[in-house]
Amino acid sequence: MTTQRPANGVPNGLTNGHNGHFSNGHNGHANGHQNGFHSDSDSASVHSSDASLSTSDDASTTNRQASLRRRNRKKSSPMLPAFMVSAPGKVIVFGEHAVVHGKAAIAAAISLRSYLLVTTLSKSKRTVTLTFPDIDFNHTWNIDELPWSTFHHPSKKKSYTSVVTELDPDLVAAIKPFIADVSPDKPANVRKVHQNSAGSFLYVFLSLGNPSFPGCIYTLRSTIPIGAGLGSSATIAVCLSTALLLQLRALSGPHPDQPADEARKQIERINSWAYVYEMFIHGNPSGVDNTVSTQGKAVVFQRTDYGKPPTVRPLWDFPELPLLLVDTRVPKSTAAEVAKVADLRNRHPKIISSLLDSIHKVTETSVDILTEPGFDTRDETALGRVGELMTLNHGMLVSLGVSHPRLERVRELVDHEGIGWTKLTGAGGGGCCITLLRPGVEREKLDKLERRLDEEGFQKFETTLGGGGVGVLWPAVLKNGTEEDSEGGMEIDLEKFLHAEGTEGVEKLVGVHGGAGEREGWKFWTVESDQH
Ligand SMILES: Nc1ncnc2c1ncn2[C@@H]1O[C@H](COP(=O)(O)OP(=O)(O)O)[C@@H](O)[C@H]1O
Ligand SMILES: C[C@@](O)(CCOP(=O)(O)O)CC(=O)O
Repeated sequence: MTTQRPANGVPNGLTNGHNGHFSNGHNGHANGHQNGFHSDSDSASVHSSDASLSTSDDASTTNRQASLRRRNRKKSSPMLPAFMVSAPGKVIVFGEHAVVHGKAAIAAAISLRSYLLVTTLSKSKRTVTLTFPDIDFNHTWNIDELPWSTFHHPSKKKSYTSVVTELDPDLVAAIKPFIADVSPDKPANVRKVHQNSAGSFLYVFLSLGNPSFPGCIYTLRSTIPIGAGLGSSATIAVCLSTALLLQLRALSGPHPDQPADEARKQIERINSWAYVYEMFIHGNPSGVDNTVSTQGKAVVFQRTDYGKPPTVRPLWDFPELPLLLVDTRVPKSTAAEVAKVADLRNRHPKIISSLLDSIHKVTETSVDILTEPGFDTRDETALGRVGELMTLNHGMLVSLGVSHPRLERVRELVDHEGIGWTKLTGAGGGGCCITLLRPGVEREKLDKLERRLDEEGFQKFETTLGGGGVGVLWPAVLKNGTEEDSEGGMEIDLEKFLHAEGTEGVEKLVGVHGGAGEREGWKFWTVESDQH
């Protein structure tokens, strides 16, 4: 990834807001209504037995003609068109691990994202396939053979409005035989990851779906490093939950005129099913990752009672923090790091409880500072207060045993040059750290640090903080500067998506941000109300 330098001269590892673009509806075309995307007889609509989709309410003649051509093309097909869902990764700025134990955390969406392409099969094909090339995973099930009767038993049946706060052991047992034959030739550790992916999908698919669900292929590619503390698993959970709810017509929107409270309901629905997905992958997630990935922007998150929904306070005006995001490239397991802290707490309940309380106080204090009217990121004193809190938070995470020598190495390099304040982000044990850059730090020092990080095998990520949450591209058609643009855009099919080269290729082909800022086509639930 290239290094961009913003006007203030600091390397732009990560700042907030630039790509933040919850749709305000001006580009909005996907015209949803109460039960999902509905047709608009005056627009380019695709009718099928399962759903009817409005792709455009644009009045421009060119677009209309192009849309009509597309409609005619689609009319020959009885299936839904392919569509896409995308969800952002996140950084936890304060409070990881403590958040699992009921304390507050601040997290912000980043511009690295996962992209899911949903391809519906013809009616005669009764299979569902997961294709996750990033982790070399591919598996197909016959829909008619899945254990619907167990999931649909009156004592077990859930509706899409249900709030599930724990996994049902009987249902987990029912899907076990269906994940047993996943990736038989892979090494045990890889197989475990694949079985986890398969299990989490099946649990949500069977909870939400029904035996007449259309056959389809879910293909996922991501620009987020996997297992690096940037919430990659939550993005998969959010993408798949959104896709299933859309296919079931259990979501309205996103569409331009949707009131914020209605949009929030949709976001909550997605988030609560994404949490179920995360529970399967991680066992005991706090839910902060899926929450910020769904709603985007930045949030203060706290879950004091696991039987109830968390409290989520959006921070709409999260400041543009000059941050550097560095990946140690040391893989870690969130579940293992979370379990480590739980074990330590069991052995030293009083000490660890007071440490977790201290992290909570650090988070609360930083919320106060970051939301102070007039907080200015160019003011060294103000930024220094946040920096100090980051140093404190990191020290506490070290005490909890979740740092790693490579994370400490980044901190050492940054401290040596007096460049800023560093803390690990996410589960730790490897993964990423964030450095808050001191205002006015000399260019030379920054260059030296970057060279050093590079030489020592660290990877610097460029992203922005506080961007949009889950987005939908329906149908999967985008303007990509190709000849097809004059016909309304390029259809993103399975082949193109699979063959996009690396994360840059994915970003270029389907990226929410495209090459230059916001990209027409992607729609977002506008959860931010005017009066905040
Ligand atoms: N691009 C991807 N494709 C498929 N599965 C993924 C992808 N990224 C993440 N995952 C899933 O998420 C898991 C990593 O989650 P986790 O350990 O929480 O790391 P992170 O800190 O990135 O969230 C992977 O083992 C895999 O199951
Ligand atoms: C450690 C924790 O607070 C954050 C984990 O984040 P990640 O999976 O490393 O992206 C766990 C959680 O909140 O569920």
